[in-house]
Amino acid sequence: MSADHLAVEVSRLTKRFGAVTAVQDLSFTVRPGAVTGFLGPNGAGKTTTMRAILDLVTPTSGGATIGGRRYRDLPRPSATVGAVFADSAFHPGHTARAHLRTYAAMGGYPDRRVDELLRLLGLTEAADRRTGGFSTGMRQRLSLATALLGDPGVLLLDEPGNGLDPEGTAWLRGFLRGLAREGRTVLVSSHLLSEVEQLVDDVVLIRRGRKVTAGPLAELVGGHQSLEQLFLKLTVEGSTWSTTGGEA
Ligand SMILES: Nc1ncnc2c1ncn2[C@@H]1O[C@H](COP(=O)(O)OP(=O)(O)OP(=O)(O)O)[C@@H](O)[C@H]1O
Repeated sequence: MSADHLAVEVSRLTKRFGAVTAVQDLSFTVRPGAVTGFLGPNGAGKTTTMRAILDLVTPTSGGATIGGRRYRDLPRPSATVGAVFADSAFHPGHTARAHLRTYAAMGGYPDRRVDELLRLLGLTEAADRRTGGFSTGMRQRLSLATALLGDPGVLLLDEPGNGLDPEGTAWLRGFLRGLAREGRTVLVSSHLLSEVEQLVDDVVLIRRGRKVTAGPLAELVGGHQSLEQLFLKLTVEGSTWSTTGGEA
């Protein structure tokens, strides 16, 4: 793979949609070789931040870089960053193989890469079935295969655990850990704190568009029973600050 060991750097990012401030002065770094959980309640600003990293929304101020470059300045974006969003859609009448071949052709990747990914994601047997009949877990695998076509060093996954059964969750955990071990930078968003606790090395916790805390999971959880408990503690404190700090 391109194993470029690229860090993602979000720097003083603010994004407003009219009167709604989705992200407010947010900064954090995602290191290579680890799975980082990007966590916060519904509406905290996770998807907006990931879309800003990928230049899919224009920041109001601040921005993000991947290996020191903005997404738009990357020479080969799909070979550098792969992304999966919760609303990824496939043509229901296309087979998994046809779907991947279409994306491979667009990115200039050979058909043998499609076969490799079908194998890697455990989709070889389902390769010639129409995606319209796929389970949530199979759709998730196909989304990951699509994101990995260019063998990117960075993966941005928005709520990849959504709708997965325990077996699917365990598989995803192993798969993402493997990608991180290869030196890739893996950022995974979730609003389910308990679900990701087993999955991530580092966490970035946000709420109402602002950072609550960030760092290695083990260090942060420390004396607390769980990540959820830590989050509750910090946000109760945070709501006290919000009355003086002007947080929305
Ligand atoms: N295109 C948009 N226009 C207006 N408001 C938006 C838009 N996109 C996001 N928002 C608002 O910005 C805030 C943050 O949304 P975002 O989707 O980034 O949160 P999230 O943390 O990903 O939430 P979830 O866990 O529910 O996916 C929300 O209040 C949302 O309603």
